Amino acid sequence: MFIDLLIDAIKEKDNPTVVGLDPKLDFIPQFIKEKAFKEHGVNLKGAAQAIIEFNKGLIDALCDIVPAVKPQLAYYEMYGIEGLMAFEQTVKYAKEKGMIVIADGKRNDIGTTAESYSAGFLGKTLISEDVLQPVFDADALTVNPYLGVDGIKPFIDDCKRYQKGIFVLVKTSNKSSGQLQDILTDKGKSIYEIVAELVEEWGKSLRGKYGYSSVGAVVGATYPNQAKILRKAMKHAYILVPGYGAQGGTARDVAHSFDGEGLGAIVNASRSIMCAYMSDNWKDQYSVDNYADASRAEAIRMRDDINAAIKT
Ligand SMILES: O=C(O)c1cc(=O)[nH]c(=O)n1[C@@H]1O[C@H](COP(=O)(O)O)[C@@H](O)[C@H]1O
Repeated sequence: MFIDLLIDAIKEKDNPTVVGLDPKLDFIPQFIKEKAFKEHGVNLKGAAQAIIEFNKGLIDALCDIVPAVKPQLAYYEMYGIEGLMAFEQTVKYAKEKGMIVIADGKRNDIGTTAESYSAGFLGKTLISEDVLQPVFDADALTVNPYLGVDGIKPFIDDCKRYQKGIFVLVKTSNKSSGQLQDILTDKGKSIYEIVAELVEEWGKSLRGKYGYSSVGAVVGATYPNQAKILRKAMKHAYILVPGYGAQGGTARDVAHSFDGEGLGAIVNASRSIMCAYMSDNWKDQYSVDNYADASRAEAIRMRDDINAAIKT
């Protein structure tokens, strides 16, 4: 079951974090881009090759200490087919290195279209009566709840069939998330609280050995007060917490999403890890050639920072 594998990996590495692989070209060291452009041209293919090199360097440097990666689809789709091939190779490489892959696509649509999204990212695509083909084959996917249960059920069915997971957007980290998510309904609860109740219900049949479900939730680090409410409201949902680091979320903020045992949440950081080699914290210690070592140092700092906050 996905959630048990995720929790086992977090426990084994004593690290409740996930590294976001959102490889904007600006973040990629010049020497990687120059090599890729020389070999493949200054075009989409060259860009995608640079992304693959960059990601592989990060994965090699992180795979023994970080349990999971979260590639966000937008940063691959913007390079078209070549970018999607880079996404596919990134997923494959991370899995080969023993990491859990959470594809961040925030997908959803009407049921029949959600089935197709689910087949591509989590399940298998039907080619002929007896041929079912896995496609991107991530371990989990972020999904959007705003179409209701018929848009979520296809993902849940594939979670059951193929041991996968989903993280449902509940309270997002961005500035305007309250514009819709904080609206008070006539039940006296906000929309994010209603979504939290649905997440609990949707995840009932996918609970594993730790009591958590493979249907998880996304709650931004930038909303610690709401995180307190949501941790109580979704006792069985594992919480993916983006917004630590570059968006200003701190270890104290994310601590609210954890339970008393130090479980219940996994905290994402993308830019602060990928761009560690350019940051004030690390740029004097690591040259651009050692970008991956700087990312490793920042990943260790983040792990220790969060562990200190949740274990006190
Ligand atoms: O689903 C997400 O991962 C997500 C939800 C959310 O509420 N806020 C949020 O920032 N994210 C993603 O988390 C990552 C945050 O990146 P950094 O701000 O660079 O650490 C990006 O990939 C975002 O798309």
